Amino acid sequence: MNIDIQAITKRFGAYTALNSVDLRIGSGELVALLGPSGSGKTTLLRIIAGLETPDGGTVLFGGEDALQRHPRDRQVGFVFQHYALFRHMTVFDNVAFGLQVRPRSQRPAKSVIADRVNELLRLVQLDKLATRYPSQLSGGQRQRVALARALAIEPRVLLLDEPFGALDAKVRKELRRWLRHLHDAMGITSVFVTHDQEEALELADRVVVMSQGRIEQVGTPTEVYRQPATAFVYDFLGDANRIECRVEGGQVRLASQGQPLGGVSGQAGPAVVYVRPHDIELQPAGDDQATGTVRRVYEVGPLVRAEVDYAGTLLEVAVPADDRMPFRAGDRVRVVLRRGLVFPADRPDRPEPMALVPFRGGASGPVVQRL
Ligand SMILES: Nc1ncnc2c1ncn2[C@@H]1O[C@H](COP(=O)(O)OP(=O)(O)OP(=O)(O)O)[C@@H](O)[C@H]1O
Repeated sequence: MNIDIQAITKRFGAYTALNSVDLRIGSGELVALLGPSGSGKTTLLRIIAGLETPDGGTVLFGGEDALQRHPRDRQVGFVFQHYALFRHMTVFDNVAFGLQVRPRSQRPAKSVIADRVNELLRLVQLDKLATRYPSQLSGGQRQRVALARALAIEPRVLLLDEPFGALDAKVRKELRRWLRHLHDAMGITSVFVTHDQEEALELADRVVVMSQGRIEQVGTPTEVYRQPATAFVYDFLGDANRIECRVEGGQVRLASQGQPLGGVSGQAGPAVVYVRPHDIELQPAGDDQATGTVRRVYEVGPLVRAEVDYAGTLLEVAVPADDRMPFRAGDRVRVVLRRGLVFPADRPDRPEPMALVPFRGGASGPVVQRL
């Protein structure tokens, strides 16, 4: 079942929560809606579910207008962050609920319901806990019951709103992997909301990055991470250093004091360079301009991080903990940007970002490598 979202707009009073959003979700895809708090993810999901009515635009399920249909008739399975299981019902009865409340004419026979529920409980690996009550389950187990319950009605579309949000990091990771397997086994078109970039990148076939009621970019996890369309996407998808700069004569220079950062083929003007901490290299200080001062070195699990003051801009640098970090606070170092993206400032038409071409050798030396 593919889903077509066309020019969806939603206002709450004077506030525009969704601003003409277009999105096509292919049949059997697992899509993540990713964005910061308030970007409109949940509102979009609720509109797809039929729990919210848009002010403008269309939602098509398999080419048919879904907005004309009552949520009950959309055949949508919904899983919320806070597993709203029925506390007075066993696991089995919770999963069976959606089938048992169907009108008599559409309700499967008791034995058919029992078979389906048992099959789903096996799938979510809870068949041994069928007679327990929600209060006797862990958070992760409750969330798996919620999923089994959503799947029991054989939905055409599965919608999940921060399904693992309330769980601790380890359980989240386990459930993620498990949801991916489940999705691959069942192939139901699925959309999940998250503000956790790792969750989106790890789990989804495609990631929809949202900001302020708009879609910034849609792409595979690799595309949005490696070829971010906007500075927002770059920044949101991982640790990033943001450096104010200007482009002139094929070079990118620090805006503050003019130190060269790399080469670039693009128009002159103010710009911002984005660089990941692991794409900055520190070398023994040379006698060129590209020199900074190490302010702090500290270890965080698998990484050694350093903060470097580079002409007034504080840069965060990361190297694997098993690589030696030969510098300490107070050392003078040469800063080499190995990779980065240059986003022209003050261009309303959002042109393509430019790849930073790193210098090798002296900071004013030749450009040797094109990314
Ligand atoms: N019923 C409502 N009435 C008024 N404003 C609302 C309502 N629902 C959502 N909003 C506003 O619309 C915007 C988008 O909300 P939405 O819940 O879609 O964001 P989100 O990206 O899912 O955020 P979060 O990650 O915090 O859940 C927010 O600014 C929110 O305050």
